Amino acid sequence: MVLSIKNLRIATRESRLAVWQAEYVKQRLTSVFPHLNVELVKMTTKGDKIIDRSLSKIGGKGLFTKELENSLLSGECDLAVHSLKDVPVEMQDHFEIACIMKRENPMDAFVSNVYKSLYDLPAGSIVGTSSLRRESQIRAKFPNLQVMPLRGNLDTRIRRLDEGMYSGIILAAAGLKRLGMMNRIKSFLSIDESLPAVGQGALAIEILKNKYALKEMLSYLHDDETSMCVTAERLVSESLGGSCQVPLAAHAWIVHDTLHLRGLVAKSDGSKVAYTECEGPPEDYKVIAQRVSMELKNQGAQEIINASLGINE
Ligand SMILES: NCc1[nH]cc(CCC(=O)O)c1CC(=O)O
Repeated sequence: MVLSIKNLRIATRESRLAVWQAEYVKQRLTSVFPHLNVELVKMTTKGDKIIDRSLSKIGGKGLFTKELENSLLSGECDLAVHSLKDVPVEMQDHFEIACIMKRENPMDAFVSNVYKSLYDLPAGSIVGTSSLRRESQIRAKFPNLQVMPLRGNLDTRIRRLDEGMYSGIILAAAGLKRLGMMNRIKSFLSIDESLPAVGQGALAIEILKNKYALKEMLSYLHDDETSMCVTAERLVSESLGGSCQVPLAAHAWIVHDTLHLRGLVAKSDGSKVAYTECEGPPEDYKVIAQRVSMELKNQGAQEIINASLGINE
């Protein structure tokens, strides 16, 4: 059945990172299925067009995914490659995530031309990030620093740093690694300093439902451990109504056959933090996610989220 598929069109955003990721999927697919003819179809999303506001202020779901999904619906493309972090936890009925690939480094990274880490920054220094999650965690740990908005794709953000507007900026290590810019990283933020975003570092391949042959083909690129971890993270987000408008973080990892899941909800000024960690056998990832969600709710996470949604309206 799989061999009956001869041509595939991959929907991707146009940014250098997105194209790298789509090319990577193409390369992985053609190494397993050498007869395949794979073509990239590049498109711009709403999230790429609006770069003068933070994602939390633009609002709406699927800012980086909707146009790609439309190309699946119209039949123009067969699969869409996304950073899982950009895929809303609640998906429309027509679509499914057919495959989650092995995760790249999930941490946040500190990038600066002068300083080694957030600890080295003099009081009042300006740190660039537009993510409420990063902002609230930095404010909680480093109340003397100023956090200022920084939007745009990876290259744009690095350029803004080089123009001298920020003492340092925070970016996902995975994106920098993929684009060969690891040398720009001065240090990694530990999960105590900045708990990563739900799904950070993982790639997801989205297709229309009921495409059995295509799904079977993509199963060769699927990574079970990553899938259990990121699914646990996404369940926490779903249970708390997470989105770009909410300073929520959840991160899971597996060591010695134990899945650890940590969740955090913070006020964007860093003042109040609900925070917990649970662990168990990896196959119990759903139960572990439920326990983390419950505990966060017990610590008042829902109130913090509702308040932050109110502020951003
Ligand atoms: N927010 C945009 C975005 N979406 C995915 C990544 C990085 C790659 C990944 O997490 O897989 C980034 C850049 C960043 O947050 O610095």
